[in-house]
Amino acid sequence: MEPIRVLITGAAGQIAYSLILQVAKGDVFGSSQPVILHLLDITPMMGVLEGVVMEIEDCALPLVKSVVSTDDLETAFKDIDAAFLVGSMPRKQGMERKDLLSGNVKIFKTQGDALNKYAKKSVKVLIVGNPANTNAFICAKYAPSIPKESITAMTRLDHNRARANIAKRLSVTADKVKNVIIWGNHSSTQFPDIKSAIVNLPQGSTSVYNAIKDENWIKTDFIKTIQARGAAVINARKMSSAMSAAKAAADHMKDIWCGTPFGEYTSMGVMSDGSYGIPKDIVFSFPVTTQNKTWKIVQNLEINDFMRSMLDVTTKELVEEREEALVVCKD
Ligand SMILES: NC(=O)C1=CN([C@@H]2O[C@H](COP(=O)(O)OP(=O)(O)OC[C@H]3O[C@@H](n4cnc5c(N)ncnc54)[C@H](O)[C@@H]3O)[C@@H](O)[C@H]2O)C=CC1
Ligand SMILES: O=C([O-])CC(=O)C(=O)O
Repeated sequence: MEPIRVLITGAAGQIAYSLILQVAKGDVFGSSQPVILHLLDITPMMGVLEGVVMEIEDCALPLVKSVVSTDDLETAFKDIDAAFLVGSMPRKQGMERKDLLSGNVKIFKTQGDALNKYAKKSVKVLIVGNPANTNAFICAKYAPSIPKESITAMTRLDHNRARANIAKRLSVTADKVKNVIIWGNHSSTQFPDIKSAIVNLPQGSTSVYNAIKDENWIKTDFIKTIQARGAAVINARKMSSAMSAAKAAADHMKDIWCGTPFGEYTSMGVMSDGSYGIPKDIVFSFPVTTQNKTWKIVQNLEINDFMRSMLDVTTKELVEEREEALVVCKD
């Protein structure tokens, strides 16, 4: 099989340290798909990156055909088939993710331009760096030759968190919980929604709502816990989530590449097409299914007044972030 070229930016950082192995072992693109790893970081990190490349070699992995490690955009983005755009500043204790906007969004302007110039037109791009939705919007804007649908933002970590939280409450493993939804921004305004979620209990399959039987908990503690989980990890670790973020990035790209399992949906930040009354031209997390490397928003879910008010809050924040990002990128 011909190798594919996979770019990971921020390759000397924390998330990449977990992500590279998953990609290199075949967990993302398939167990028989050879890869050429393109690893990008900034010039001062080239020494650290050299150590990462030594470790990749020492893993003795059969699928890794070669490794390109670089601080040069053209070398990094040349002919790539898939990209994980991770490289950017993480937040520290007490910050919101949007506090990173003015520093990080320009990275995604530059890298959008590099995608436009050097990547294969069929490239699939996952934006991980925060604020992920708005960085994805900017990246797509500066990569006009790449279809907007090919650039998605990561809310899979929130999705996995919601799944795991419900599973813990119901004393089952996370794989037994399906079709949770993260709506909106990867921020503390996100709306984790379990209205359509299903759980496989030993006595049979039922809705998560019926299994939990506590609407107040669902509407308050559950939502708040998922919204604030990233901050809780930072408070405990003094560094942001990395192992779980890398796993989520691998899950997201695997679903793009290989498709979602039949009857299941996932959550992805995608360019809004106006579904569910969400304005076009913001990158909004929706429930999606994937097939043939393309996503489709799950349609016709019922939105009640409570849900609409949650959607409105996160939409407003995304519109504000977009306006701020456009001003920053004009300079
Ligand atoms: N969407 C999501 O769910 C999540 C997003 N994140 C975000 O991912 C990003 C990376 O997090 P970590 O790996 O923990 O940070 P880190 O600080 O450990 O690593 C970031 C790496 O990016 C590099 N970098 C900075 N500017 C770059 C550029 N212009 N080009 C290439 N590389 C560059 C840095 O030198 C560093 O090696 C942060 O913005 C963080 O907030 C983190 C967790 C979850
Ligand atoms: O909270 C952060 O800054 C890192 C992140 O995005 C997450 O863990 O969800």
